[in-house]
Amino acid sequence: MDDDQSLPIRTKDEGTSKNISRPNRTQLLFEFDMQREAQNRENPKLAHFLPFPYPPTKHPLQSLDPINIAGLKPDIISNGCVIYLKTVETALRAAAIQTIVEDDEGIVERLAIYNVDLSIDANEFLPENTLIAIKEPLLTPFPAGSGYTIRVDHPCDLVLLSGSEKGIPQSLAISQPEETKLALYWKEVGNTAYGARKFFKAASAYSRALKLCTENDTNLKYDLFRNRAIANIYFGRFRQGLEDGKAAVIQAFEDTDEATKELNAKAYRRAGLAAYSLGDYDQAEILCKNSLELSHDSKEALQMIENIEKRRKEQATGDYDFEQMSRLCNVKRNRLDHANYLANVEVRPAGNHGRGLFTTRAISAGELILCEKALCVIFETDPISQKHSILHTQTQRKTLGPQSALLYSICSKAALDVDMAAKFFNLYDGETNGSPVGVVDGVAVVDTFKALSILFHNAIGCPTVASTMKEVQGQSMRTGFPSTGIWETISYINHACNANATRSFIGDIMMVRAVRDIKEDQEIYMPYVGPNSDNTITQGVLQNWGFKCDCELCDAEKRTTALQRKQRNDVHDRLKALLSNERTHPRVEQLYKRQKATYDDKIFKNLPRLGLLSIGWLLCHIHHEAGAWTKLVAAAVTLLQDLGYSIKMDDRIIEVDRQHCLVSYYAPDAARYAAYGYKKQGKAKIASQFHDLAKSFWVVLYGTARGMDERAKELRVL
Ligand SMILES: C[S@@+](CC[C@H](N)C(=O)[O-])C[C@H]1O[C@@H](n2cnc3c(N)ncnc32)[C@H](O)[C@@H]1O
Repeated sequence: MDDDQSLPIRTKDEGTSKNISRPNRTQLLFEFDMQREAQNRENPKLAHFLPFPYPPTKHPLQSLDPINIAGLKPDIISNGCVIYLKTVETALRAAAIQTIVEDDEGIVERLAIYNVDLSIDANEFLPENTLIAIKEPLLTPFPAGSGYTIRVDHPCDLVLLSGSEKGIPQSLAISQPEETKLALYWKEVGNTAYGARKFFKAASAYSRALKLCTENDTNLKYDLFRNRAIANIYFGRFRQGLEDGKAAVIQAFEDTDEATKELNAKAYRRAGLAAYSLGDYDQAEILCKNSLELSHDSKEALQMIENIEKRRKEQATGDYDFEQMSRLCNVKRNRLDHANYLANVEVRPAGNHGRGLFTTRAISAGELILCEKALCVIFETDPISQKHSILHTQTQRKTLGPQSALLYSICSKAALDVDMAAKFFNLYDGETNGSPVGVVDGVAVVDTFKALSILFHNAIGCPTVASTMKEVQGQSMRTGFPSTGIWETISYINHACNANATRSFIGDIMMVRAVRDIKEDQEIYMPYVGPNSDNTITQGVLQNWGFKCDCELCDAEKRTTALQRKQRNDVHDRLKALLSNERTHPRVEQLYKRQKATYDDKIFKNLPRLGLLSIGWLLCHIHHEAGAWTKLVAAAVTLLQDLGYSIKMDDRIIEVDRQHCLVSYYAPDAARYAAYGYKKQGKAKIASQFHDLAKSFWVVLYGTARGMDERAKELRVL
């Protein structure tokens, strides 16, 4: 832990900080310099403790009473108060964004702002000489030395000021350099930042300039809105970008004024791009057409209209070119431009599972149920994703690497995107089914602690580029900190071990496909974790999320006796020992029979028998190596049956009932082995049917047919 620990917030009055000892100004600045130097030298991994939860303030700035540093009490929130401060140091990013601040009495203190998007530089966020207000501030001990830190856990409790707001103490307001009062100066700061692709800094500078504009600065205001629109869009704040783009449209102008027409065409285009990025294709189309009326041959607007048509088609029909998407997706370009396809699903009450996702029409096995782009995702390969980790004082849970970055990103983006905040905070947080999000002083009241609970219950690990066999089996993590994200609609899908749907990924797009036929108005389930042949292990993992699975498979597993469970585990141990010595089929066949005997046929009729899968697969492998084609076919079909597929077949035709089947990577292997066994026996027709079956299993599991032939090469069944 490099820099911080937090204590529970006490509520009893412990006296004002006038009575506490703190380093003087020189000491504090010196210590801060030392900290910066140490950080530059060591490039540390950054970890912090989250304190016991406390809520964000819900009060507007102007309703709060000013307080100064001497008035803050350690470990007590100054309810009903606001502190006005000026930053007097170049900020640094440790676990928090840290700097030194000064109040209107010239007293200095440390400041730590937690949970700020990691793509924002500390100095972009809080440059020296920035005026800020902290609503209902909290002073906590500084653990890495003597003294205290003003700590902000909810970024919305911090307000960046332009200096022109009412209530700012005179001494702070007049200490701003004269030039910073000029809107034009901040416009230039914004333009330079935009040129350097510092979009957060650019948007902040334009905001500052806008606050400093007078009534006469009409044209300047339009320029600033137009510039801020694109900075916000590139920073990912689309709602704000849309509002800015619309505000940048100059209302009154002559028909002959070509320059203004061009500016308005640009404003409409930017608003259109923001609406497009929000998935509001109707509004995006209107805005693009407005732009084209003013600037007929704008390539950008024409291209956007073309893209809108493609997205609408995807949205209405689920008609995506997944193979091409998968080919084009790579580590540098894994946030893709595609629409959501949600036409077949609806969130509804789901009994004792809370809310769930239901079909609005019948879906066939293998069909795409829905396709959704992440609300927010952090890939393990994102430069920001690895450094930070959080320990939660209350729950003792750890949040590592991309998970921490996801929290910071959601909190920063949701504060300025009320739609996103509403979607995110409507998700299950471990206690409640979402809560409405207030807007105060123009930003959404984002509760960091609640956000963390929502992430714990809803975030989903994902591959960095696309689902491949290795990624699905969990072998792909380069860093040990897997990529993770939030998909809004998919978050309503409840778990079942023997689920009727499963997920796959291409970049930040998640596809959910039906594993078996699903009728209209049925609940969709996905396995949160792969089932273990020892059901107590599965239930133990699910218990972390606060529930026990009651699917038909778990129900059957519950009726397995302790003796049967012990016998099953014995067979597994023997199998392991056998694998390290010899792989003779009589011994494996024997083990298979012993394991099969632990399954009660009445209870497990047609249900998957998890304890048989690895032995069944090994038998296929052994018969394949021996060139025993009839035995290979029999073992492969048995493996499919052990996966819960009911198979009727003669020498020419197969019929597969998937009603109880399990989603598993054993399934395409089994079908492929069967196809090969039949091919070797000269039964091409049935071989081709098993080949097609293998392909359909593969697409359900991995999203596309890519990788299927490599696997066949590995199995030597091409
Ligand atoms: C991602 S949310 C799913 C949507 C959630 N049911 C809701 O109302 O928003 C995960 C939570 O749903 C509940 N859940 C999911 N699957 C369940 C199941 N099979 N049985 C009981 N509760 C389940 C658990 O509370 C779990 O922590």
